[in-house]
Amino acid sequence: MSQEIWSDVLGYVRKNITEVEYHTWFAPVKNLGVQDGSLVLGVRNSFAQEWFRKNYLRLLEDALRSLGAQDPQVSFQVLPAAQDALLLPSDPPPPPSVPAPRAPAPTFTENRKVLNPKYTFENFVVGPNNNLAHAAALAVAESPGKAYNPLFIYGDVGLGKTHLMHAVGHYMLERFPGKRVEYVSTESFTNDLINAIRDDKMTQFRNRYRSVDLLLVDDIQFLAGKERTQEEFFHTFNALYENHKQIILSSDRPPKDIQTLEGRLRSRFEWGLITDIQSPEYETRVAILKMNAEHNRIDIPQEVLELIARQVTSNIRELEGALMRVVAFSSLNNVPFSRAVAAKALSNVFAPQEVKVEMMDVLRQVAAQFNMPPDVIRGSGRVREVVQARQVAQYLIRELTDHSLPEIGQFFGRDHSTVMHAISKVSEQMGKDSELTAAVDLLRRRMKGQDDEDSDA
Ligand SMILES: Nc1ncnc2c1ncn2[C@@H]1O[C@H](COP(=O)(O)OP(=O)(O)OP(=O)(O)O)[C@@H](O)[C@H]1O
Repeated sequence: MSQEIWSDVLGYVRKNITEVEYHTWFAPVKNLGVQDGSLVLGVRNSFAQEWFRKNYLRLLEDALRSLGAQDPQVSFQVLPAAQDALLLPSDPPPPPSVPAPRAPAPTFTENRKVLNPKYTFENFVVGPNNNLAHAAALAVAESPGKAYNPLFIYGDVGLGKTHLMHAVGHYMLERFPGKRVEYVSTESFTNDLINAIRDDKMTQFRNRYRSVDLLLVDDIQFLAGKERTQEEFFHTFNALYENHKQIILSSDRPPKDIQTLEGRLRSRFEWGLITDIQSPEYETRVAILKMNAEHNRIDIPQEVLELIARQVTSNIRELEGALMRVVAFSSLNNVPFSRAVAAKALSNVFAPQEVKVEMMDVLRQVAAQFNMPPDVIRGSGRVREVVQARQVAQYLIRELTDHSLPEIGQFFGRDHSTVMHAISKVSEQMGKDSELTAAVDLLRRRMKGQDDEDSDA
């Protein structure tokens, strides 16, 4: 996840400096992760370290602030291999305006590179919103060119159309590594066509698109109004179709709603199966977040995922972005995950949510503060530290939630009189024991989402 923080920081930085500066200074920097709330960056030599401190510290802090860091911290480390006497960053800046050489058409072995490795069937959470599209994609993957051709998937932005298309590509390449899979956005198809016409390379263009086993075309609605591209795509389509090659198209709307699409193309798009993806339901959103967290090895409590899933309802890309924001916020401010922290991290982007504190929240926060597992606190251990943590948890639950004494007792597997005793014990110790008082105060602020700067008490 720290890699995601770093790429967001780089994105911010890049918008605020020149390309030459960026390539000179930022491209060689190594992200060393977030430690105790501080973003640690590896630089090549002490000169670079000084230069960063003098010239870019502010910018980096602003970048972290934009990700939710309240008190952004950046530190630099000179990377061991570079502790030579170099006084200047060793990568010369690239000439600013030399156009990149045009990539040659992908070869068989390059097939997989154009597919996003994350977009597989295994990583696709199936819910009522997408099960038909998923089943159709799977059927096509199993019998390409036979089940449904073309497969036309439509739905709003960020709902998984591209993911499903790539999943078919991965599936096919896994089973038949020699097959040719081509994934292209309608925009790139159009640009390729324009370049081919300009460079007099129509034969190569046609060979490239007409010799594939699986053609995936994203955002086909952009064919609207482009007559020459429609004409060329029509012939590509026919060539593939006649040879029983599979075609999958995605769009933000069904073929009948794509304006100025030639009738002969529209009818071809309707030959196979048209299926849609809707916005995911709450349970599917939670499952997607859970899978994402697991993939990134982030241990984040279920109730925090639930809060994020309630907040972002319609677009999965935004849902993933929200998770990332919460993770960045908590690591950059060095505070453990909680619903209050998540609500705060998201409050700049989404309408603020009233967060009702729940028993589990309190237990987890107390566990983090006292450095012991939640189950130990709820267990039957009689060690002094454990008993104290248990009493603090019961005290704070009583204060911060509407639960009754018997309910709290039940949560801890005890009766209400034990909870009463715990509450009076903590009240009595507060004021006498300054360490305990500070811990309870900090926990209380954290749970109410008021814990900003003072997080290391
Ligand atoms: N069912 C799902 N399970 C897991 N992740 C999903 C699911 N659906 C979408 N995603 C994730 O959501 C993000 C957006 O998905 P994708 O790019 O496929 O959307 P799209 O519908 O093609 O959007 P656009 O119209 O903007 O191209 C991706 O990171 C994708 O992995």
